[in-house]
Amino acid sequence: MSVKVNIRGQAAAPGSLAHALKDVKLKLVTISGKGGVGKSLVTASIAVGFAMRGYKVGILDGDVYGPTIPKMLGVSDSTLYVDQKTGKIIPVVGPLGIKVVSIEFALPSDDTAVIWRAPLVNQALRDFIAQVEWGSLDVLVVDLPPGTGDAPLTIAQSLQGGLDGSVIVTIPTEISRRIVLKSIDFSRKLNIRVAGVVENMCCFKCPDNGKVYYIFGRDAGKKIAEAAGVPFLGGIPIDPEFSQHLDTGRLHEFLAKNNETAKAVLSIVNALEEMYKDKLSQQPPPKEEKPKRISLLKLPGEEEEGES
Ligand SMILES: Nc1ncnc2c1ncn2[C@@H]1O[C@H](COP(=O)(O)OP(=O)(O)OP(=O)(O)O)[C@@H](O)[C@H]1O
Repeated sequence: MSVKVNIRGQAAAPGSLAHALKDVKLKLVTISGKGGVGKSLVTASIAVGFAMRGYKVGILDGDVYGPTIPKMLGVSDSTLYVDQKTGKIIPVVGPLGIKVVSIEFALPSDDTAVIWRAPLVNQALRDFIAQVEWGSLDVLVVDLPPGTGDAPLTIAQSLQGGLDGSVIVTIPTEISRRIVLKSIDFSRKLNIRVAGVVENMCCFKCPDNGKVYYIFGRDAGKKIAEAAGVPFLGGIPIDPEFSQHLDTGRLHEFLAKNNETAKAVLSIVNALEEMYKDKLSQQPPPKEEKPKRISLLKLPGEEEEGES
């Protein structure tokens, strides 16, 4: 039997994190030096953008302290199931067939805070990645917790050698400059290729007069990317309609609209598709069997379901 080998030359042993992702062609991670800049929005948008092009896509919401991706995709009431045969976690299937795994699915309510010390978070993240049955995917987008501290480091290190690129999300303020450089440095130290910088909230087009305002400053993200020698993937305007769609779990409906914000988002996906076209065109592995499933929140025997 052949064993997959990762970039560093080590065999991807069964049960290891690298092994869990062996049938995923392109693994991207989104990073932001600080919270609230739109990292989850960019993660979910990249996933939806690839799915709109017909790719098989998964999202790992690794932002354990603030999981928002299920809400953006309208699947926050879903439950994770475990395959009875393999004991593996089966991802929730969201719009456009996107497979989603998030800590939010394991929390009793929307308002429950995750108050875990670092070692528990680290272990939970490792388990999530290693125990999920992703099956064969074209693209997996991993949303890291904000910052460059312990939790993002754990995921990134766990997947070291397996990640194909990092998308660094920022807003165009001068203050963000050092933070973006830190994120680039973080990515490089972990041997993750920097796919590029996304400048969220780049501008605002006034609906009354059509004038574009650069609220936080102009082109800061682009200049930082140029100075650091990494690609600039594009800017996303502040758009209240975008925000409303995110809040109501209709990101995929928003990106299907042919408006300027949707086009700006999808041009970022275009850039990534072009950058990784060789990986994306690799032959898929043979089709997998559909698993028999049981709720992750129930004990074995309490609830059983047939094939979904
Ligand atoms: N370009 C935009 N237009 C409209 N609303 C936006 C835009 N970018 C972000 N938002 C809104 O800002 C909020 C924060 O976005 P998001 O959750 O993606 O940030 P984040 O960087 O992932 O935060 P954290 O890292 O702290 O979890 C969301 O409610 C989102 O709707």
